[in-house]
Amino acid sequence: MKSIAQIAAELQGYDPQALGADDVNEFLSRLVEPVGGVEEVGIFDALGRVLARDVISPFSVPPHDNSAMDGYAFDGAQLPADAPLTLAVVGTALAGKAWQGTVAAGECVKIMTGAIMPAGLDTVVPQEFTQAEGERIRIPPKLLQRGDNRRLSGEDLMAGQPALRQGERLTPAALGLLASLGLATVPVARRLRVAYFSTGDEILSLGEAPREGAVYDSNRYTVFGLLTRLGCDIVDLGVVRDDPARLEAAFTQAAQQADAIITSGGVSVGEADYTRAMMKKLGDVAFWRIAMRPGRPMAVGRLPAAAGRDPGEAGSAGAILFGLPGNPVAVMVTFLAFVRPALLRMMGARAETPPLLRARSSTGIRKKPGRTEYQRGTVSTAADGSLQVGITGNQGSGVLSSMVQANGLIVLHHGQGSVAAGDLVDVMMFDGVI
Ligand SMILES: Nc1nc2c(c(=O)[nH]1)N[C@H]1C(S)=C(S)[C@@H](COP(=O)(O)OP(=O)(O)OC[C@H]3O[C@@H](n4cnc5c(N)ncnc54)[C@H](O)[C@@H]3O)O[C@H]1N2
Ligand code: MOO
Repeated sequence: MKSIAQIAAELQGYDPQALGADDVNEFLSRLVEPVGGVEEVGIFDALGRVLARDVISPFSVPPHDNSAMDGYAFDGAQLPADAPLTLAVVGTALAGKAWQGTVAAGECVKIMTGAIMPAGLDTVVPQEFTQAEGERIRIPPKLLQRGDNRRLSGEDLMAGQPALRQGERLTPAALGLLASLGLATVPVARRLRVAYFSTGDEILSLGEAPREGAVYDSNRYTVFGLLTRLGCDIVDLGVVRDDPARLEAAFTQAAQQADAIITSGGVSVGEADYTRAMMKKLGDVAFWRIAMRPGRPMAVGRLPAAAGRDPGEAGSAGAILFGLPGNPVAVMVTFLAFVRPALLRMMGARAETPPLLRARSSTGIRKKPGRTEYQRGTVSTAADGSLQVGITGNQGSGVLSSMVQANGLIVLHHGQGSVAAGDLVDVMMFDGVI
């Protein structure tokens, strides 16, 4: 396990006072490791979980060649180039009840979708393309090619091949695939346990009476939502006052039970910076200024493992600390840009950078090169069918209403300058991410 100083020494040009967003992710990818621990869960409990081992297909899917249509199966070698083909119907193959007989030249078998192809037959003509002539059917010319409407054994999965890879987050399609292999349970990484609290004397818990200069805690609720979407086990430690003893107790309690700790507030250079001082006292912590907006100050580090934890248990390897800035939108942006990928890595998920979408900016946006900026925006379809994105009003880093209206973040990259109306910009869509 590397210390903050060791990782800093490995990185070229590491300057904690001016880190680029990419540098932050590079640093975090060296700091955090998969926490380990596997549990077997039922398929209904597996959605969104991270697969802990490859799943090998025990048999081929589909297990046999079968028909893709309701119709008639025959040997496609008999198809004449441009004359009709007439065949005698000698039996019926149903899904789940195979036809066992033999089929000679000039014969066919009535077959249903999903039924096993009788031996020697490789082509199916859909019922509606045929004309019945007593016990015979007539297939018009130039309609079919040999092999049409037949699904091959193993065309979905071959026996012995990996059907799903370790590190995948299980999607609805993956649940269906597991079921198609007859698997009722699946090995997944244990849930990551994340503790969080908000800090600040001015922060009111819900239920407290409003008072001058105080604001209701919103960060715990956005963090709760973001962590829930990631499938974490969450430990809510409430609001902690700017008081060294209470902060120490909160950090200690968090480190005893969690793989990661998320705090908000108290990481800048203000007067009541007890949070910062306590992080320094208790752990191996770096304080950064990141070249980004919103979300400039951030603390990252590790608190030592609590005594008596069994290996593999939450907190047994120490807790990774993410000290996020206090401003509510800065919390969400730093979470999406840095915390989310780091937590996914700790969960054992394969690197998963959400693809950015390109949309035409409906307005000009002023931007200085040399920092990454995230603007709240709404992507919609323009009259000509192309994608456009507009900014959702006040972009102050404390303004949550413009975040609520947004369906994505416009990402203006480090080296990028101002954007003119009509320019293409990158957007990180929220759907599937938060
Ligand atoms: N001289 C400087 N001042 C500031 C700098 C700086 O670089 N130099 N950075 C600014 C930026 S950017 C941010 S972000 C904040 C971060 O400071 P802190 O992490 O110490 O956060 P606080 O001062 O505690 O709070 C900032 C702001 O957010 C509100 N807040 C805090 N927690 C919550 C919560 N749980 N729910 C709702 N709102 C919360 C708090 O009331 C403040 O308004 O520092 C700037 N200053
Ligand atoms: O950049 Mo601070 O983190 O906006 O509000």
